[in-house]
Amino acid sequence: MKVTVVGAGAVGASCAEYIAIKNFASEVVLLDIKEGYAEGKAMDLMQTASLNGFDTKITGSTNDYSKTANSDICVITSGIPRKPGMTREELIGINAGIVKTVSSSLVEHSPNTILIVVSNPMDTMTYLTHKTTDLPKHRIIGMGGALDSARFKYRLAEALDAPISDVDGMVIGGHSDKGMVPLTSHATRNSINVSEFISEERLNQVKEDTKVGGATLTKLLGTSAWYAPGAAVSGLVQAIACDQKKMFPCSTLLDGEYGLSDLCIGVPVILGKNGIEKIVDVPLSDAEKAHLAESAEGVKKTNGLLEL
Ligand SMILES: NC(=O)c1ccc[n+]([C@@H]2O[C@H](COP(=O)([O-])OP(=O)(O)OC[C@H]3O[C@@H](n4cnc5c(N)ncnc54)[C@H](O)[C@@H]3O)[C@@H](O)[C@H]2O)c1
Ligand SMILES: O=C(O)C[C@H](O)C(=O)O
Repeated sequence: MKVTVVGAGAVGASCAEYIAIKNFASEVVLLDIKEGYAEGKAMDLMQTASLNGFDTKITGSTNDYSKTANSDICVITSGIPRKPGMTREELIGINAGIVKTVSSSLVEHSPNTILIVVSNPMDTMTYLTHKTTDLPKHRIIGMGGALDSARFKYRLAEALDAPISDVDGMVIGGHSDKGMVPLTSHATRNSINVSEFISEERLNQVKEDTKVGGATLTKLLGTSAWYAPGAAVSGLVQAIACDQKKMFPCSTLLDGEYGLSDLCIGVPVILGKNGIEKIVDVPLSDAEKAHLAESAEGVKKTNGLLEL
């Protein structure tokens, strides 16, 4: 199993580290445009192998796509992150050009690959990847919902004063400050709906804190987060590599599902060796349906800024 990660910055390196530590891939290639950077990150990570007990071989490359040839899975993290006060959508001007070039180069060298798009604004970059490459829709996956759901569970556990392993929940919709739709109607503690344990007001606070999860960290860190994003990507990569048939909310091209078409947005999917093997239709409350429709309008507005 060969995995390429483009962008050896904060998220790319974290993602490579988690993939290696989980020890399911034979090879991870890190590629970056900055001279020597990916090689340096790869060497540093390889020097953790004996300490962390993994055998995955990590190599680095400065923009040489021949090193990525025949990758089973490619992850795109290249692009600029936001600074405090910015929205993800403001990154489109620079990141669209980067994602376009990177996705074409990856597919040229790995025509059978599955692509995971991370660069922001992620839903629009996933849509752009469809427009740029000829890959079938089940082989292009946007990562956002897996991260947002992890943050939702963190906030739920905090509000319930419960261990995180007791809670479950999922966030669908656009990966943006306003577009995320935390599914409170399905959130549980040990199969009991969380509304049995906390007030509607507290649950609304959980929802709002989840939606601005990325912005909160960006304000604290001065740049956007990387540990949870890297771990979330590694979860998707593992589900595909190990054919786990796990359910994650991922950004995928919709064609009528959830009443939406011609956009990529987060919905629950089953991930296995073929990439997105199924889009799962879950019942939503009226408020969640309205919020998802509003979120889709936001994503379409951002897609409209693309020069296609
Ligand atoms: N979807 C998500 O949930 C999620 C989560 C976190 C970050 N992000 C996004 O991921 C992106 C990366 O974030 P980061 O914190 O790792 O940024 P970073 O600046 O630390 O790393 C980005 C790397 O991309 C490289 N790069 C730029 N242009 C390139 C090109 N053409 N080819 C190859 N490499 C190139 C840079 O040299 C840099 O090393 C940002 O757009 C950020 O908003 C998305
Ligand atoms: O918040 C960001 O800009 C980065 C990423 O999308 C995140 O949610 O951490």
